[in-house]
Amino acid sequence: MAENTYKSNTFKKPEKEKDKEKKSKKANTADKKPFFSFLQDPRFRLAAGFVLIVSSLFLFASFLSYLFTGKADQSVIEALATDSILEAGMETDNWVGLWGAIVSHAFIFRWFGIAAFFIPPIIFIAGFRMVFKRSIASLVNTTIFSIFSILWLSLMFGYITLQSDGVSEWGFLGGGLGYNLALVSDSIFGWGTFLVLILTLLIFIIFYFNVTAINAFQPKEKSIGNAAFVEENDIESDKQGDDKIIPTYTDDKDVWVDDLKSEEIPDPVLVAPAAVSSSEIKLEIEKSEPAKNTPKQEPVFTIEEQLETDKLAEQLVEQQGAYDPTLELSHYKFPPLELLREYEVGKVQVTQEELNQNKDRIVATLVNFKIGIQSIKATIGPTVTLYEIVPDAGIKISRIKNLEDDIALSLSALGIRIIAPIPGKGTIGIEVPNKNREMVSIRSVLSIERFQKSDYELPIALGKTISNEVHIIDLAKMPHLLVAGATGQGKSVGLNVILASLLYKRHPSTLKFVLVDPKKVEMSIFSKIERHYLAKLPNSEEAIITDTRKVVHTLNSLCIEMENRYEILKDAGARNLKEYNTKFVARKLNPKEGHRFLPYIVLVIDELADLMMTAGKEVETPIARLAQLARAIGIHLVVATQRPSVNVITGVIKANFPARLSFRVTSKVDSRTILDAGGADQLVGQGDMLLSNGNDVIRLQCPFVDTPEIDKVCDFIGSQRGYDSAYMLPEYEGDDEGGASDVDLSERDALFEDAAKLIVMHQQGSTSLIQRKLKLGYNRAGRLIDQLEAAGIVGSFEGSKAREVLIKDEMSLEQLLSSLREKHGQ
Ligand SMILES: Nc1ncnc2c1ncn2[C@@H]1O[C@H](COP(=O)(O)OP(=O)(O)OP(=O)(O)O)[C@@H](O)[C@H]1O
Repeated sequence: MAENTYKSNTFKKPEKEKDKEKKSKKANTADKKPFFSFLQDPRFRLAAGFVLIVSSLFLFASFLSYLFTGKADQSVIEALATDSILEAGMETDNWVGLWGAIVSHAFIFRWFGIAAFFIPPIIFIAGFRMVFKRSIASLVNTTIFSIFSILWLSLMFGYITLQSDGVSEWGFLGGGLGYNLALVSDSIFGWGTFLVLILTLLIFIIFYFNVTAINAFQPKEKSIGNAAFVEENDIESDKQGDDKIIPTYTDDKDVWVDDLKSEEIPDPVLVAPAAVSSSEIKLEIEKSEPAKNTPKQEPVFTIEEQLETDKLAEQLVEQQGAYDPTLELSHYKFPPLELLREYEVGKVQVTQEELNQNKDRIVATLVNFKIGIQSIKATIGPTVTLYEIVPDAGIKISRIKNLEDDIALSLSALGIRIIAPIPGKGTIGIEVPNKNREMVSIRSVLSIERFQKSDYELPIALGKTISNEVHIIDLAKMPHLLVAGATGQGKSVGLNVILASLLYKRHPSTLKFVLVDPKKVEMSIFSKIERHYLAKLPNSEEAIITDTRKVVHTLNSLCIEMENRYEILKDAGARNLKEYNTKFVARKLNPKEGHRFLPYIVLVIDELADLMMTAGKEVETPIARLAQLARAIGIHLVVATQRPSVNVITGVIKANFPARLSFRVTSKVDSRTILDAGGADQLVGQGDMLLSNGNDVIRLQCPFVDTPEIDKVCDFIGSQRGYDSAYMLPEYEGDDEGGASDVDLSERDALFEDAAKLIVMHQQGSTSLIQRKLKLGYNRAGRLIDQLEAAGIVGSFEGSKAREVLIKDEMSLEQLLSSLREKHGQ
């Protein structure tokens, strides 16, 4: 079975060979492991690192000292064989004693000459890396550079010394090695040694600095010597380009996979195209073939980065830490809870007497209808008390349900709701409103630990349940919320609670709101946080959208944003926003390829009914599209309406909003429209609400938050440093503006003049007026109004308002009509 499953088209090695390989691999690892395992010991690495750092400093000091004390110490060292160490030590002038004198004598005089100064940096870099796990320069590049410099400089100084007739006063510059090399070279090449020196230097520059062409005579293009720097500048300018979108990238700490290369160029001497560790250098060599085909400007880089992205990202995260989206507003402070009011009368005020009275009345009513009960239990909630009863065996539940009105009558209370049976319990619940209800303050729900520590993506403390527990929902999982409620029942307060909850939990970099407020005044308070939390259309002044036309544009723009986001998520191989952002934070996605940290977008529409009346399908279609598709890419909708009728909450909208919240509505039909169940008509108002999430319906008391409290929170946020502007949504080119200008007035409707007279007579530019008076269908009336606009009789579309009539009297109209007739030859 297993064999079949793994069959593939790839070449299969014979079993024997595989076995052999396995065995030899095993043997290798078995051999190596115990011997080298101490190298992995972090304590060993730390200690070794310190040894290397100190040694490098020691070497450097001794070399430096040699320049001044070398000559004096030479005799001491030569006499070492005869003198005692103590004596020699006393006579040594080297700053780091006899040992310094010996070492510097060996390195400089005997071996490498002045070029020995290249050795301490290599040791220092290696030590620093082991101790601090950070690289200040590429070890491999520095080593290659140093070895070449040592050999080259030794030979050069050695040859100069040789030419200046033997070991001169400056003979130590080339060292013993340099002198001997020069001897050999002189015997082979003669004075041609200078040419050899120049040639080797050129070859080294070409390979080391990755020079591919000399274009010194084309001043506009990049010059070879600066290849690495130019690349760096490019990266810099790219960075600035990106900054326009997400300015956070300007931060010094903010380094990406590409930038690593520029980071790795610490000083002009060690300019290197890339590499952090020796393993990457190997890769560069292996991949040198395909690199030939890549464009000049980014030769080896691209290929290496494709193969190594993950590895480099890991290294980057190790070195720089994960990407922090909050960095640009790192000083941002969340609003304190103290800004919210604490209500004194917060405690439940249901007396024992009230409880007993209600219990007796319920029992009496049920007994009157011959329904016996085994037990009754009360749970006191903030707004209602739940009486749970266990009826005698054999009692039909529907009988109790039918008694709703009778129980309400006997308790002389409104808003009795019977839940039969309570889901998950074998009981029947009767909710009776409390005489004195508890004021649930927003402060009391936001301050609980469960909310403060909640790890939900978009946590909202929606209200208190009947058992006084704070009900926290995750909007990201809902994934959209439809809110309904008759006027004055607490919808606006509810929306403010939703917004405040999110403001208290999410940093401005991770969340943006699109606020649609056709009522024009409800949400204006949030304009203060525009540069922190709001998103808007480019070229629009107000971030809070009040105009119907703009709503249509914004919704369509959100659809474009949704499509864009899907594209980049696909590109990143992420299935949802959370996954994508996790990858981005781990620096696995390159901003230069269009990746950026994506904040959640919450679209809040305060009054859908108004929009549906004025723009109908134009808003319904994008809302339905967003509701259907936007959940994965972090766009969530909260749509509220006063009128939960079927022409507002259409089937399409309803089908895509599984989570629905209903404040009190006026009729059972409305309740059914919004919740697919009755009950919302029996609520008691003032934030009493039902939350339906699929099958379950929970009764909640919405917390109360007053406008001054929201004002204070917005003031607090608004007074802090924000982004340069609101979050920009993609541009949407609406086709509505072109509507009138596309109209061909030579093909005017037969009723054009009648319609024009009608409009001017009534001074009211409305399509429905034409529809009614001329008994036309909507489409023809719409075409007529477009023609009237093109003729300059009525103004442009203004959302819910009627169009302005530009011709004020019939005389002017007659003139205009006759000129039209003349112009178009009719
Ligand atoms: N959660 C609540 N707790 C206590 N009182 C509340 C609560 N919510 C609302 N109220 C009371 O109800 C009043 C009306 O609330 P709100 O303005 O939210 O109604 P609305 O449904 O938005 O009305 P409209 O649709 O006309 O704007 C508030 O001024 C407040 O006194």
